[in-house]
Amino acid sequence: MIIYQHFTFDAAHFLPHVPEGHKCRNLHGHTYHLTLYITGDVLEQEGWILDFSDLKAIVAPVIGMLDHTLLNNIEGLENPTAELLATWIWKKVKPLLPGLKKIELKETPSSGVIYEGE
Ligand SMILES: Nc1nc2c(c(=O)[nH]1)N=C([C@H](O)[C@H](O)COP(=O)(O)OP(=O)(O)OP(=O)(O)O)CN2
Ligand SMILES: [Zn+2]
Repeated sequence: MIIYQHFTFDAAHFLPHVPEGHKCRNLHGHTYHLTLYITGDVLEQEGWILDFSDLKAIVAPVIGMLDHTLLNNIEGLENPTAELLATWIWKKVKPLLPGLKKIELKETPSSGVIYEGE
């Protein structure tokens, strides 16, 4: 079984490697929508895989590193595409949540990335 939790955070970024004149070279912001999927066994006593409250608390420090920041200033996010940001989030969260199975990161209502680790 898989449980999931949805998070949002707001951040600014620019993409330094897009061609001159590309709109994403300009500083701009997004409300990112992040969904984490966690797999595991349903614990017999509790009847759940992991308490959603615990899940939120575990992930909160990682969201806190991103929320209301300029992503380009964060180590490892100098080129903060959705793909590289999803990879960065995976590397931060996976050690905290070994059951992490998949993440979905939406940069706009119509664009995003799904990452299932390496
Ligand atoms: N594969 C990727 N393509 C793009 C990324 C990315 O991270 N991975 N990022 C961007 C920009 O961040 C841009 O802000 C988002 O682009 P876009 O979807 O075009 O956003 P808009 O809100 O401007 O979309 P419209 O439909 O044109 O309003 C670009 N590409
Ligand atoms: Zn953008």
